[in-house]
Amino acid sequence: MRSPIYVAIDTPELDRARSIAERVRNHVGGIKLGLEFFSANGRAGVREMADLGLPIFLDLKLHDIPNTVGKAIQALRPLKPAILTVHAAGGRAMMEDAKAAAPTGTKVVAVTVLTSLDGSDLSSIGLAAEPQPQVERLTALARDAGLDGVVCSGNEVAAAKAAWPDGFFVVPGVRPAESGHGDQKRVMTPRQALDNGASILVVGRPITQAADPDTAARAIEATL
Ligand SMILES: O=c1ccn([C@@H]2O[C@H](COP(=O)(O)O)[C@@H](O)[C@H]2O)c(=O)[nH]1
Repeated sequence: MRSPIYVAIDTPELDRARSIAERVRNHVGGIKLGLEFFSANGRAGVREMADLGLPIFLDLKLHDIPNTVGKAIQALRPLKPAILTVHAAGGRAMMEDAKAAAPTGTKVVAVTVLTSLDGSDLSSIGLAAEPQPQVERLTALARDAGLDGVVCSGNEVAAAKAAWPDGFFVVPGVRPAESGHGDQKRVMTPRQALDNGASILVVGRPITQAADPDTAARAIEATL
């Protein structure tokens, strides 16, 4: 069975991205490429990474008016990513247009509340301090808009899954017990996140910044 770990390769350097992916490929189920990689390397860079043979999760977190997001996804169609992200806060019409524009077979998932935000961050942008009700509200909106799933932290994934049993749940903010949190504020261990209902786990720096990414990925896989 394919590993549930998607390694977040956040670097602008194509050679470094390829080297990390080659080192960890036997211990991960896919590669997540985000804004940092895409801004530097564009569609051609994504194609080069896809040539390694692992599923590609294109984490661009699109958030704009429905027409703009739909057209942006049309431009990404030739890449046929396995997973693509938009922000649920863009609203139902935006998510509907995103799904309609995506290729068949691409899972479109909506970011609910970024894992880098805690209660005080949410208050500072005018939201209630408790993340879970916001995650549940946006999960219901994404489900009703016809998306495939959502992104949330391991703290909220059980509640999100209860509301959407056949949804696809992407959990970042994953940290092995001994790892630093960096800018992540709502974190969970890989094992606990899976037990809570994650469909896939996104793990970046604990693997990519390790002295030996291969060993780090293997150690995380061994805990699952
Ligand atoms: O809520 C979210 C949504 C996306 N991310 C992305 O996941 C990785 C996490 O990297 P780490 O190095 O393991 O912290 C990163 O690419 C984010 O853009 C997220 O962290 N939280």
